[in-house]
Amino acid sequence: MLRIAVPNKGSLSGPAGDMLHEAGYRQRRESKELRTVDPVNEVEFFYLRPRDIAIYVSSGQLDIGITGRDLLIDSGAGAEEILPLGFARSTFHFAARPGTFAGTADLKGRTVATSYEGIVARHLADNAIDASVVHLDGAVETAIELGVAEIIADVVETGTSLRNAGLEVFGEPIMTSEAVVIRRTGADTDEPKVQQFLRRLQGVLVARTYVMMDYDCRVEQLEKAVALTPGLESPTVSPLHNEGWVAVRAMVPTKDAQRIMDDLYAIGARAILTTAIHACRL
Ligand SMILES: Nc1ncnc2c1ncn2[C@@H]1O[C@H](COP(=O)(O)OP(=O)(O)OP(=O)(O)O)[C@@H](O)[C@H]1O
Ligand SMILES: O=P(O)(O)OC[C@H]1O[C@H](OP(=O)(O)OP(=O)(O)O)[C@H](O)[C@@H]1O
Ligand SMILES: [Mg+2]
Repeated sequence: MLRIAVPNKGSLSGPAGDMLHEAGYRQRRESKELRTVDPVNEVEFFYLRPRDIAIYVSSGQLDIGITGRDLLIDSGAGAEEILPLGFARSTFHFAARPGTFAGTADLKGRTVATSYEGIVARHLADNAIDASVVHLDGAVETAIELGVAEIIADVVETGTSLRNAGLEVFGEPIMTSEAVVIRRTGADTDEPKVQQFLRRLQGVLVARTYVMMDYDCRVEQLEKAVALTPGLESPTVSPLHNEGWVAVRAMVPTKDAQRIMDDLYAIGARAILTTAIHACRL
């Protein structure tokens, strides 16, 4: 049975559960459940604190985990990213009162408050900067007003939390993060049950980012049309009953679908339809 660690709380928990559900796995019924077995798919899910997941996976007791890239790096645990999942996207930044600091070099001799001590300490060491780091569990934006630090280093998504605290990012972003699937460093990812799990999640990612597009076009326009809709491998082209016309079917990125429909219409394609993809194996 494959043993998988899933975040039990926070920003990662809901979207991770949704993705696993979409991939056909049984998920826990209530938020207090700490583990659940999916007997049909032969998988056991352990609901753990997001910060602890890399540690469990690196110990080898759990085969796979879902966590944030930033949490994985911060933990320093012996686990590696094997599939990015595209949700819980964020950027890790230094921030302070506007106009007080300009770049990483200004950190010298200062105090930085953060929940991600590992990332900050490594960044300071890489840049040979001597600064103190204070660990806080969360709500680090308040640390400056309350005099615990002059600088914070934190996850930024919309920037609302910083704005509300009267703070601004400065310097280059320290790292970008998103939810990722992790595995113990050096463990065999070719194992069939691991591969099957990854294929299921990849299927969800594709279904979320592509739509199926169908249209009819004149044979003379076919080359131009398939250049607009090359598909993942190659589009399906079928003859129509009306001579001189063909039907084309190809997957297109959802974000480009409206522009592609306009471009196809402009070269004479008609009956252009898009339909959602619910699941797939590429
Ligand atoms: N506002 C946000 N938008 C997107 N991702 C976020 C946000 N806040 C945290 N994350 C991401 O979520 C992960 C942290 O999850 P974690 O559950 O530890 O923190 P949290 O979502 O801030 O919850 P908590 O309330 O327990 O602090 C990290 O990978 C981080 O990059
Ligand atoms: O840029 P934003 O969209 O505002 O998102 C970033 C904020 O979200 C997270 O905080 P959370 O609400 O999880 O509280 P925490 O600081 O206690 O972790 C993170 O720590 C930032 O504070
Ligand atoms: Mg948080």
